[in-house]
Order: sequence, then structure tokens, then C-alpha cells
Amino acid sequence: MATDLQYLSGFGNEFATEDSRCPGALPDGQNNPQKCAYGLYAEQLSGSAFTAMRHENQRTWFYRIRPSVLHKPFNKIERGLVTHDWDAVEPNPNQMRWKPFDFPKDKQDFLEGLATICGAGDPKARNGIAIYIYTCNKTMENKCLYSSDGDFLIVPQEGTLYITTEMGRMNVQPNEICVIQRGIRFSVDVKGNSRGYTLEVFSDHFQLPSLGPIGANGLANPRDFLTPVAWFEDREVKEYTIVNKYHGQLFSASQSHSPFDVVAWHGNYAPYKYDLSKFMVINCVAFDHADPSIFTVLTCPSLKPGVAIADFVIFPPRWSVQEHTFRPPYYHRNCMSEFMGLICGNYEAKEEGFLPGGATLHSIMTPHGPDYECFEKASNGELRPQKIAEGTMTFMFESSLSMAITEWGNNTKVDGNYYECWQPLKKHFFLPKDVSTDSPKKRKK
Ligand SMILES: O=C(O)Cc1cc(O)ccc1O
Ligand SMILES: [Fe+2]
Repeated sequence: MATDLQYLSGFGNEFATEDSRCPGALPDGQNNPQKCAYGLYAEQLSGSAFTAMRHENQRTWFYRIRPSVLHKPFNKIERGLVTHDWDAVEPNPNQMRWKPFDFPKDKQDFLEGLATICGAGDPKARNGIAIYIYTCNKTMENKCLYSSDGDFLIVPQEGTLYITTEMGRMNVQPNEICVIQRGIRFSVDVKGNSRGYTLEVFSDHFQLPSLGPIGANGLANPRDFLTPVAWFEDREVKEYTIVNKYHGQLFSASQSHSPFDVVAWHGNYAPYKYDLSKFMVINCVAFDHADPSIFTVLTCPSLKPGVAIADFVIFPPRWSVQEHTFRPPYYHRNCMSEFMGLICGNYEAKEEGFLPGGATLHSIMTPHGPDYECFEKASNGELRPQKIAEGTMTFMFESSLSMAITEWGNNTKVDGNYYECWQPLKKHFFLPKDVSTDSPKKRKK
């Protein structure tokens, strides 16, 4: 596990990088020389259709020791708790809360510890999402994973992920996130108990949200996204297992060498990580509660302008200054689904019960909002400028899809008492003394 890694800065750049052991590995002025430097093979990884619009076109050229095709056939393997069966459990519109998910009792790696909690849609139609919880304590040994179904956005909550990808290595610690796109092979090392959340999008790639009137800067700034520099190993092993997530099932193929043999690469289809503490927070400085879309880090758009397949939204530490305002999140019914997770600390709308490593799901049109304690406190508190959410980080995967809960999600760490946090909410309604509360007389026709 290397700890002092180098990265390339920028979102969606055309990067070009060579492992420093092999200067000149990238061909000059062309992609397919008759013979590549150092006896390498050239291989393209397409992240968009060849003919995608130029601003959406994503591909990377690898210069590698062996081409990826050098493997034995794929065979179906146990899929563990990875599923896209959205009909295994009866639909349930209730507010859901999960207590922190347990670390594994036995040894398991990132892939073995990946469990689908909810989702919707179909990778075959390239429309939908799956949300996973991962818990692991073991390194993926001579094993890598790639998804043919979609892009992974990984949110570590406990434990750093030491990730090797075909493009190079990146270490992702809690309060950082990473994106590993469709097709990119990666292997995860961990030290001890690790836990977190993963969102997979089947349709498109994540992009930075447009800033509209905010201007040219703000929210997640492009230069804070970090992409690995090229790194390779020339390692022959008895059996290296390539796991391919395909149509929601897992398949494995064996080969006798490490797939992390890319000596140099160039292109704009590459994994990246982002430190959430770099987010430039914009918020209301006068009155009223702005919608949480102001905290969007990344968005995966649907075909309908402005509507996301999934937004990745955070609730970072910030100043709260609004006058004559109920400052916490408002009571709410939404035409979008809201899955939330907690990386550290607590969430402003919930005094207790929503804990780091746990989760909530507020499905489409299901009412939710501050719990009783939060409402009473915030309706009566002094409205001085206040630093809120200090030392905390909550996030939301907000989706236009109507998500179903999996069998695992329905049977694991569910907090059946969640609804109780709203039950003490009191009626505060009053009328001036001179107004009658009797039922109005029947209206004349
Ligand atoms: O439900 C939630 O806690 C998320 C949320 C936060 C907020 O500030 C406004 C609306 C909203 O749905
Ligand atoms: Fe909400």
C-alpha cells in the first residue's frame, strides 16, 4: 500500500501520463504506432459511443504490457448480496432508517462485502441506479472488479480504501469520495474494518452541475478532482481473477498476470477522487431555507433537462445566518427519492437515531422532515449567526427513480421505530380569541 501517491488535477481533462520508469511510453502524435515503445500493446477503452457529441465523448488509450483480451472465458459466480431484483420485497413507501451496518465477523473483501440495499431500473436498458453498502476487512488478493453495468461512486465512511485501477492508484479516505467508471478494473486494499456506501448509475456519467447565476466558480471546483498517474506492475501469478458485474450478475475470468500493467495512458475517461472538505458552500444569507440542490457535488443527468438520474449532495459544515427563518430542512414531500448516509457526526434535522454508518430512505412523496426535538429547538432558538454541522458530513443520493428495497435491505439493521421521531410533534395552531373555532355554517348554494 503506497501512501504518498501523485495525482493529476482537474475534472474531465484530457490527461496524459507515463509511469516514471518508462519515459516516452506514450506515442507521439498518434494512438496506434505499428510498434509501441517498450513493446507495449495499445488498447482503447470507450466510455461513450464513438459518435457521442464532442463535449460528452470519453475514451482513454492504454499502453499496456498485455491486452485485456488475454483471459480465459467468463463463468458465472455467486453474486453474494449484489442484486437488481427490485421485486423480491413488497413495495413499502414508509420512511426507512437503518442503524449502522455491522462490520463483518469473518474475513471478507470489498466485493464480498458489497450488498445492494435499494435501487431501480435496469442495466440492460441502461437506465437506473443501485445503491450498495459495503463492509470489509480484507484486501482483494489477486482479484479485481469491473462493472459492465455502470459507474461506481464510492463514499467511504470508515477506513481508507487503497484502490489500484488500470489508470493508477488512489487512496480514498472517509470524507473523500471516488468515481470509478464502467469497465475500469480496480482492486481494493483495506487495513482493518472498513465501511461505506456506493452508488452505481447505469445510464450516463457523473458531471459537475451547471452553476447558472452562481458564476464561473463555486461548489465543487474542477481543480480539486484528482486522477491517478500511470502506474504498472509486471506481475505473473498462477491465477488472477477478473470479476465482471454484468446484467446484475457476477462473472469471473482467470488470467495469469496482473491487469494493472498499464505503463502509460492518455484520455479523458479515468477515475477520480474528491475531498468533500474542498466544497465551496453557497447558501442563503438573508432569509428562508434554500433547497439542498445548492449542495450538489456531482450529477448524473437523465434525458430530461434538469432532472437527475442521481445527484450526489452533501451537507457540509457552514455558517447559518438566515433571519426570521426556520433554519433546518423544511417538512417535505418530494417527487424524487432521497437516500441519505452519514459519514461522521450527526445530521441537523435529526437529534438522534441517524448514526454514522447508518442510512435513511425517504421514498417518492413520503413525508419527512425534522424530528420533534429539532423542530421545537429551531422554532424557539435565538437566530444568531451559527456555525452548523461542524465536524459532521451527511450526504444524499437523490434520484428521480422510484427505488425498491432489496431483501437484504429489508432484513438488515432496519430501525422499526423511525416513525416515532415525529410522533411527539404538537399542534401549535391558535386563533385570536375573538375568532370562533366552531364549524362554519353550511354554505348557501
Ligand atoms: O430530507 C432531507 O433531510 C434532505 C433535505 C435537506 C434540506 O435542507 C432540504 C430538503 C431536503 O429534502
Ligand atoms: Fe428531503
